[in-house]
Amino acid sequence: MLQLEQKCCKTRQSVVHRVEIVPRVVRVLAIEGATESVRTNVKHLEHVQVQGSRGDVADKVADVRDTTGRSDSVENEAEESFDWRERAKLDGVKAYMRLRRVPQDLQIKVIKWFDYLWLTQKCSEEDKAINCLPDKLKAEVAIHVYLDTLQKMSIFQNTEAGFLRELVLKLRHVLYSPGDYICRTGEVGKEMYIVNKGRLHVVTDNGDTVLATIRAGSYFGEISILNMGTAGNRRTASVRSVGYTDLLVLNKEDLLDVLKEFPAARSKMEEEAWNKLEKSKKALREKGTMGRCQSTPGLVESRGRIPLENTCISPVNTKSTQAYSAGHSLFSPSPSPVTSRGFASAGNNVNVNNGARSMDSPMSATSSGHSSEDQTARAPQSATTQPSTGRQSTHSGNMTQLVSEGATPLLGASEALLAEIIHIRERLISLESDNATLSAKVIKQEREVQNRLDEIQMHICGASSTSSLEDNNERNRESII
Ligand SMILES: Nc1ncnc2c1ncn2[C@@H]1O[C@@H]2COP(=O)(O)O[C@H]2[C@H]1O
Repeated sequence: MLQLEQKCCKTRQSVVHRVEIVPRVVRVLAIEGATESVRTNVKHLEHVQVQGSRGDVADKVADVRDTTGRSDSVENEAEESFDWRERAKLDGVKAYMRLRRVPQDLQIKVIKWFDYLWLTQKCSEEDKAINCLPDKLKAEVAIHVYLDTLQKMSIFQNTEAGFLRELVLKLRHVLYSPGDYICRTGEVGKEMYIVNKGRLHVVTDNGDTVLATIRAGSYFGEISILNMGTAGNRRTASVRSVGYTDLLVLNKEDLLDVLKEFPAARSKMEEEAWNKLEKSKKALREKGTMGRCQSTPGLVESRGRIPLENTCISPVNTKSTQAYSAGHSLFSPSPSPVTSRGFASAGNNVNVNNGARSMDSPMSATSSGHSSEDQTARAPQSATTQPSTGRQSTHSGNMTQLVSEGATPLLGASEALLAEIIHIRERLISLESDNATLSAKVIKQEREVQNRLDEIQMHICGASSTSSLEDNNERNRESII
């Protein structure tokens, strides 16, 4: 035993040999029994083994369990081992952050994230831990871990037996920190999320207005994947994590594959998506967020707008307009909402995905080029406040031709023109959005009508084939007679 202790101590100094020695020592201890101090040394050795895969620990656990049946203490050891490995990972990350001079607040955020992992006994790479298993075993483990969550979700109630099992296999696990944006308005939707733990807010562009709260057992991010918003495959809102959230992620392709096989689940999801869009619209209206909100391309608030034909164009001083246009390209893409908001509004947001996704924002080049605040800033007095006497506007395509009768502008000509153009552009976008909403509804109704027609046709075919059968029988009978 003494020899064994010495061996352990030596090994402690020479980590190089630990890999071969630890399992042996554990085995020997398990078989022979050991003093407390030897056990402590062994524990330490296990903890030092920071880079070992989970499988190593599992092996040891299995070994000990096989020979002694003392699973409790082994489980404790496995837990401690887990702690040590995570702590060692944190040490590595800390060293890296110091070396790379990562800002202090970001360092704190990372450390807090590790704290959260410890508290909840989560592994920073949970999914990777079971990647080494063959598919069938992996499926069994995943089902054990996630099925419960999925079964509690209303959307998945009464779904066919195979549906959840297929879904479970495609899920990935991610953790978000407080204040992280999981998705941003206008990004192309590539994933759907199921909330395992935690709470999230659906927010408008600037993050100030909370449109809805998403809780554990719900899901989000499906609207863009199902192309149901007026912005097609773009996110209709931003979603921000309130505290730490534990999400299950499903890729677009995987979701669509599964839904193809289970159309009933798709219909349910579409129905819920409509409800969400309606709810957000209502919330926007109630919160008095006027005008088109950049954050919700799928949600157009038309109340309080002036009709296109009522928009007025102030007289133009051609020179000043040209000068202005040269300096500020009105129709050139404004900065993407994601990029412009960037990480500034996200505060301590460190999610790498968020940064990477920012490029996708559609609004940068098209519809909501300017947020409502931008517009206020650029056009201190909107065109609606201007008198419309003596002026007319004619529209040709997207361009506005100005037919001015020389009325005195209240604003400087260029400012007024700018305000006008922004306003008209906004109105056009709004019309486009309305149009898209209606188109989506029409498509949905068309599909329903088509389904119904198919049913009726089937029914008629069935009936006619029965009646023709009867006719035949009748004729046969007659011929026999
Ligand atoms: N009112 C709402 N309630 C709950 N979730 C919403 C609401 N509005 C939008 N969402 C979710 O926020 C998601 C943002 O990305 P998607 O548009 O892909 O899908 C959206 C919905 O899943």
